Amino acid sequence: MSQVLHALDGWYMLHDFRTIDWSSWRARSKEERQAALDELSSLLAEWKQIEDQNEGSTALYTIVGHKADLLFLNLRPALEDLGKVETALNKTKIAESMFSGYSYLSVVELGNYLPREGFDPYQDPAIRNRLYPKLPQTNNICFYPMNKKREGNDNWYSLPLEQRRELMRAHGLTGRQYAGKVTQIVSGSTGLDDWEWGVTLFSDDPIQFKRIVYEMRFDEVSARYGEFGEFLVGSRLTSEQVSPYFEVK
Ligand code: VOV
Repeated sequence: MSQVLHALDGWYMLHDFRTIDWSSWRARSKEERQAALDELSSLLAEWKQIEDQNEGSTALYTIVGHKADLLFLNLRPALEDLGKVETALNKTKIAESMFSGYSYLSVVELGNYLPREGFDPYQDPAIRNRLYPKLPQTNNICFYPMNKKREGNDNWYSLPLEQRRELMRAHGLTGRQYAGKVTQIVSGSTGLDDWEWGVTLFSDDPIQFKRIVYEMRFDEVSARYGEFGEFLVGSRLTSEQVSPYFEVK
């Protein structure tokens, strides 16, 4: 039996982190700033329309700490669509007062650890909702990339499928304890970006990010096989909050 189990792949996902050049923004005239904000607001409205037509999803977040100021989180059916979204943002007037800080490209994925014969998971509405999700409207977001280790005796990819399945089952049980507190979008990025997965967590209470990540460190799959990149955490910025956020004296 093959040890390779391909995940179910959904929408492409781009975490597009930006840093604002506040001195350049402040140096622009009031009229120019207003025109830039109006243009951004039209772009966000356009993206909202795409979301309403179930052809993608977009949300904007402010990020706390030096790593970035904003996160434009975009999901689209094709890689080219994501490229267009990124270019459209780059061409806006407001982008002239932003630096591109960090980005992460991945595909929403669902592990297919228990495939059922004669059942096409891509036709299952519950599975489709998770592969092509509308971004949750929670207040807070936490993003980090991760790998499964490939070192000496701790090589995830050398483990028999049965053992990987069991370790993921235990992971799922820990995750389920956070039902109603944290939701996750796990996106695969092997061959697409520098790590193997992007983990995006959503919650109305950021302390839940600390709790779930800490608790999962005790699960063998994380304790023994998990390797983690940088964490970026922030809060949702609704379209009404965009103008006040950019206000300068
Ligand atoms: C918020 C809770 C939560 C829940 C309920 C949950 C459940 C599940 C299930 C049931 C499954 C397997 C099938 C599938 O659905 O994909 C997964 C899969 C996965 N997870 Fe998870 N996970 C959560 C949360 C959750 C967190 C917080 C992390 C980061 C781990 C940590 O230590 O920081 C994570 C990672 C992953 C990854 C990288 C994968 C894919 C691994 C692979 O080898 O395929 N995940 N996950």
